[in-house]
This record gives sequence, structure tokens and C-alpha cells, in this order.
Amino acid sequence: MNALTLENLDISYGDTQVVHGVNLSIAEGESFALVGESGSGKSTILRAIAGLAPDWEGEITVMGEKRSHRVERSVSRQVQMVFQDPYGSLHPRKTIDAALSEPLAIHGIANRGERVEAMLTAVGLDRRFRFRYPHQLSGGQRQRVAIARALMLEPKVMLLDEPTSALDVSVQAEILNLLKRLRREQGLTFLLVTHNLPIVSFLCDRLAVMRHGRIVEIADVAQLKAGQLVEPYSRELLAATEGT
Ligand SMILES: Nc1ncnc2c1ncn2[C@@H]1O[C@H](COP(=O)(O)OP(=O)(O)OP(=O)(O)O)[C@@H](O)[C@H]1O
Repeated sequence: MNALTLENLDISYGDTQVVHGVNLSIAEGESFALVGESGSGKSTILRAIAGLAPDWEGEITVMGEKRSHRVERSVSRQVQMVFQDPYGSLHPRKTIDAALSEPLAIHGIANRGERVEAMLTAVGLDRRFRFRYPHQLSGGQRQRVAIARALMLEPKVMLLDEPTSALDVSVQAEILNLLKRLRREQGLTFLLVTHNLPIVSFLCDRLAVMRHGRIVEIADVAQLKAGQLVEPYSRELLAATEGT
């Protein structure tokens, strides 16, 4: 089964259409990247799938279920998003315990303390972090908490929006390793937005290159690694990254 299918997806902010006719099928367990220049609509696609950009047309199907324009609880159990800035996604006056328990409480799930502790362990954090506040954690630890929060409802699909770009380089590698391990252990499907092609090579199976709200090319990561992207814009992007 496909974990995620986008058909003729158009997305607008007010009068401005920023995503045009996107078609994409991502298999269950696959890790797929969206790359392309700033403003090309990558984050907007993730936001529409997560229910955060409501002005879309076309079809979004997650784990066989068509998304409607309403915010549905069943969707948040299937798909969760992790943002670039973990500080922004964690409430400064709530403990880690409160942040991780909240999705369970909303969905009426019991054994919350036990589940919170198990998830802290799963993301490589000691249980003593449970009653700390976000400001008492490092950037990498906060991103681990944001990942843990996203996983509390055991979603099948994770939408990752530049999940390591706000972190120090050494910490980036730790978080990428964590994501790789979690994907393997929990059979997750990833849709990742990044500017960083080495991250695509490390974490993904396929990628789509976007420009001006459209997909210009879909390729296997093997093609990326071999420098065998076909479209002129993709080759430009590859050449620009090689120079950095
Ligand atoms: N909340 C918003 N309201 C209006 N326009 C927006 C909003 N968010 C994004 N846009 C516009 O939509 C377009 C696509 O933005 P989006 O953030 O999806 O691009 P992106 O490819 O993810 O870029 P980046 O790599 O810089 O994150 C841009 O022109 C942007 O200015």
C-alpha cells in the first residue's frame, strides 16, 4: 500500500497559488525527500498534509484514507510533523512530561507515565529529563523531545521539515542517526524537506526536485549519488551543492 498519495494537488495562501498540480506516491516504509529552492512550496505541501494549510484542492490520501478539509483526530494518529525549530514547537512553560502526555490525553490513551518514559528511552533521553522544561535542554535534546512528541500516537507517516537545520553540525548527525533508527524500528514512512543533499543521500530512498510550486523531477537516491539527475534545474541544484 502507498502510505501517502498526492493527486493534482494545488495549494494557495489567499489569492496566491503556491503549489501547482503535484502528483506523488510514497510507499509504506519509504523515505522520500522534497528538495528545491527556497519558496518552491516544499513546506507548504507538508503543511497541507498535516492539516495546517487548509486551502488546497486535489486529493491527499494517507494510509488509504482520503484527507478531508476538516481537522480529523484519526489523521493525527496516522501522520505527524516535526519542525525545524524545536523551541517553537514546545511550550516553554510545560514540562517535557506535559508535552509528551498531551497527545495521549487528547486521544484518551491510558498508561501515560509509562508511555512517556518508554518514549524518552526510545529517543535516547534519560528518564530524568521527564520533569524538566524546554529551556533546560540543549537544542539536540529539544529536537529529540519534539520527535518523541510526534511519535507518541504511533503514527505511520512522519513529515520532517528541515529537522536538523537549526542544530550544530555535530548534533545534526546524532539526530539523523536517531531518525534512521526510528524509521527502521517502527516501520515509519518519511516525507522530508531539506536543502541538504547529503542528508537526502543518508536518509532517503527517493527525492522530488521542486521549482516554483511544481515537481520538475523524481529520482532515486542512487541517481543522486551518481550525479545522474536529468533535468537542467536538478543538475544546477546538484552543482550548487557540490560547490559548498
Ligand atoms: N503563511 C503563509 N502565507 C502566505 N504565503 C506563504 C505562507 N507560507 C509560505 N508562503 C509562501 O508560499 C511560497 C512557498 O513557501 P514554502 O515555505 O512552502 O516554500 P519552501 O520551498 O518550503 O521554502 P523554504 O525552503 O525556504 O522553506 C513562498 O512564496 C512563500 O512566501
